[in-house]
Amino acid sequence: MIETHELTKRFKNVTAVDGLTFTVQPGRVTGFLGPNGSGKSTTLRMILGLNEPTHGSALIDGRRFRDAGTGLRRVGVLLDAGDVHKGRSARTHLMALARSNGIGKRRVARVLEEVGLSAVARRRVGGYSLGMRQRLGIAAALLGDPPVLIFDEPINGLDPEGIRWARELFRQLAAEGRTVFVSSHLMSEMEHTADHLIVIGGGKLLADESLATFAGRAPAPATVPAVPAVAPGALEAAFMTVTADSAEFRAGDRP
Ligand SMILES: Nc1ncnc2c1ncn2[C@@H]1O[C@H](COP(=O)(O)OP(=O)(O)OP(=O)(O)O)[C@@H](O)[C@H]1O
Repeated sequence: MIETHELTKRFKNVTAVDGLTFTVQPGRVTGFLGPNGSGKSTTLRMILGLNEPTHGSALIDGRRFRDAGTGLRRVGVLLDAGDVHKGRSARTHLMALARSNGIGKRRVARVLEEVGLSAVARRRVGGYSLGMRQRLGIAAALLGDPPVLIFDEPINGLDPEGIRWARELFRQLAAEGRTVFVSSHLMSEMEHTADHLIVIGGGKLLADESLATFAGRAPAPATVPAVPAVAPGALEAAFMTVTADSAEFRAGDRP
């Protein structure tokens, strides 16, 4: 569980996060939404002890992140997929993380397989596409098999197969009883992934409710010329069929 209480961050004259109090419950996917610049990354950075709150607190399973010690076994994080030494291979990167967290080699092979990077695991990360780096970031988050997972904009750069895989992964992780907190500025993405939403704007809490309740706030549809109707998911399914033999990365099964 993640709990924030009156969490606030001021940078000189900018109040990036303004008195946020919310709880992220285990067993469901919680989407963290807000427009660009609304304070999502700053909130996540405070939860992870990377920014010191000006006021208030953030706890993960009752403790401050910094006070926990057990690292990747406690919380899995994808914050910035670019934050990897470009000269290292994915395998070397994960091996180093595993070693410093007391995690065995076999787990590295397992998560590489799960995110679909086994075949390119020995290539330098510098040559990876953004989507491949996102997959590597997700692999790092899964490495310690943690009860709490935090993903900041995990869908960025993923292809449709990757997006579908990531959605299913988040839902499975939640079904396993884990706390799954996923930030995005794309409402449409959360529609397929989240059970619950925390929505912020200008650093303030705007909504903390189920997806269904939030959807009920929609005004009556505007009268704009309609695009010809396409069944839900049909475009994505068509894309997957057409590209079935040409996709380079396909995720493996979750054990
Ligand atoms: N280190 C910093 N110094 C000064 N201002 C900052 C700093 N970090 C963030 N801000 C400001 O705080 C506000 C919130 O930024 P933040 O990156 O948390 O938003 P965000 O919701 O994650 O945005 P995005 O969706 O664009 O990633 C913005 O006005 C930003 O300019």
